[in-house]
Amino acid sequence: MTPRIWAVLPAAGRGTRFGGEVPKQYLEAAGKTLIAHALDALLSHPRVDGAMVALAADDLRWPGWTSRHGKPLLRCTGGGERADSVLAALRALPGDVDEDALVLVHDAARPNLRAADLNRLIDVASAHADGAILGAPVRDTLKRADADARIVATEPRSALWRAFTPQAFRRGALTSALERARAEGVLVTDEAMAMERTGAHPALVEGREDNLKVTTPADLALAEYLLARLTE
Ligand SMILES: Nc1ccn([C@@H]2O[C@H](COP(=O)(O)OP(=O)(O)OP(=O)(O)O)[C@@H](O)[C@H]2O)c(=O)n1
Ligand SMILES: C[C@](O)(CO)[C@H](O)COP(=O)(O)O
Repeated sequence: MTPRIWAVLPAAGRGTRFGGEVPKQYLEAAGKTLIAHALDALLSHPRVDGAMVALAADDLRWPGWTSRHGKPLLRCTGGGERADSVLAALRALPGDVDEDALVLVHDAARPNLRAADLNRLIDVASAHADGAILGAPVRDTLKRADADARIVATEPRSALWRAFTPQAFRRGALTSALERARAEGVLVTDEAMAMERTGAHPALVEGREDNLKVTTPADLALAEYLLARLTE
């Protein structure tokens, strides 16, 4: 039987680097909120069965959706860090989403996920026991800076990639890896980091560099441009 695939969206952040009153995942670009773009990209995929969204406890912006694209759209309360929100969502998944189900963890702040990238990620992650993430090779020269923003070194970049989302792993393995990192007091900034700590070697799937995470207002302007003009 083909393992089920569920999306997990951490959406409990406050957007402090963005500023403003409204958490950035509820800001609009090209006529839809960032979280709606992210949900539509995932739930419109024929192999994705449903989505679990981790929200802030006092989130007044969530429109209360319970389904989208004819699929279940569930919610839970996130945590203080992104990793806590992801773990809460994994724990809140329905009981029939078993340990071998593939979970696609995707930032609600990344509105520009394209179907071709999602397809390739699902194909690779379904075949690779250690899972897979979308990313792109670093294409700029990287500098190491001192406390005064003075260059102290140029870092070798040939083997470096930028990690994007979705990040795709088996539910059981990812839940255990995140619980282990938390128990050991290690703050992981993505799911792959937690898996790497267990000895896993997730695959990197090269994706479009415009799968940007909206972090600052300039990112929102770029997202607006991309979402309003690009086709698949
Ligand atoms: N405790 C947290 C922190 C972040 N996120 C989510 O993780 C994604 C990526 O995080 P980031 O871009 O850092 O969002 P914020 O934490 O809101 O931004 P900032 O760090 O500027 O406050 C976002 O969809 C955000 O909502 C979350 O679910 N729970
Ligand atoms: C998960 C992530 O988007 C991969 O690049 C990134 O680590 C999130 O970082 P943030 O500081 O929580 O936005």
